[in-house]
Amino acid sequence: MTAQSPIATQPAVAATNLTKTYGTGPTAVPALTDVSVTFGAGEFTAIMGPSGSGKSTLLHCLAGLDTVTHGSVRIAGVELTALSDRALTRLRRDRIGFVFQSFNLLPTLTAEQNILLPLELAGRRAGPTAGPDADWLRHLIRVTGLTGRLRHRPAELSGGQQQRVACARALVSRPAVVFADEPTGNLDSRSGAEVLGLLSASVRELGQTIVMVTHDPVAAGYADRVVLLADGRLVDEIARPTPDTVLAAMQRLGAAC
Ligand SMILES: Nc1ncnc2c1ncn2[C@@H]1O[C@H](COP(=O)(O)OP(=O)(O)OP(=O)(O)O)[C@@H](O)[C@H]1O
Repeated sequence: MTAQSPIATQPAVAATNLTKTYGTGPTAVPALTDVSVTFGAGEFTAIMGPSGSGKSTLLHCLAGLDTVTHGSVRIAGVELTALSDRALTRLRRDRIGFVFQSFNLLPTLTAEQNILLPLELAGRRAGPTAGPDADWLRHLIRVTGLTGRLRHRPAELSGGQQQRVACARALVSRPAVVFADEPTGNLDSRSGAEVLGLLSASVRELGQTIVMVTHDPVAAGYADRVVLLADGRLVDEIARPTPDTVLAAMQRLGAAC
């Protein structure tokens, strides 16, 4: 199995002068102000900041789930703000993976069917024993530690296992980027560590690009880099973060961790 090339010719994700204001007139809420940031291919980045600082808004704007008021967002060189709704939907389906706090698995499908859903929706075929992507799928299932759980439905899996299924589903189409919004927010610390280990393995072993919102300095310690928001602005960056350096930076921002 070959991972994607670590040699990046362009960032996987780039936001330039991104501004997002909710509402208009006297009730307008400035959620993001003039944010410029890039996320390199094969890099694991955590977005942190106090409550209300704009983390989810930034993630949603980067992922094309919300419109921007001003500025530009590019995914693998494609300008999102110039796309029609249909083209944006296709780009989200083909180039972006999502992991949410609440797993969002389909309860009637098995783990394997949930994992394969993005390929089914895109009309592609894959399987553990046949098909052009069989090697990739086998590799992914091994990395996610889900061998032996593939025929189980979500209700028959632990929270950590369900989130690992959600991670495999996000990774299966080899997207340009996986956006994760508080992926460990509903997990105990052991299951959270398993999911974070999986996300960082997907970066090291599969060359995946990941952008993750988290409140947790321990979770951020798995990333290659942390970007910090305060009041809708990018205020700091930490390279090779540890839980201690992240906690200290959050305390400098006056955040309650
Ligand atoms: N749909 C909306 N309409 C109006 N204001 C909104 C909307 N969504 C978010 N906001 C406001 O935008 C700002 C940024 O919110 P956002 O949810 O992005 O912050 P956050 O850092 O993710 O917060 P938290 O850590 O509490 O989840 C806040 O002031 C919030 O109240």
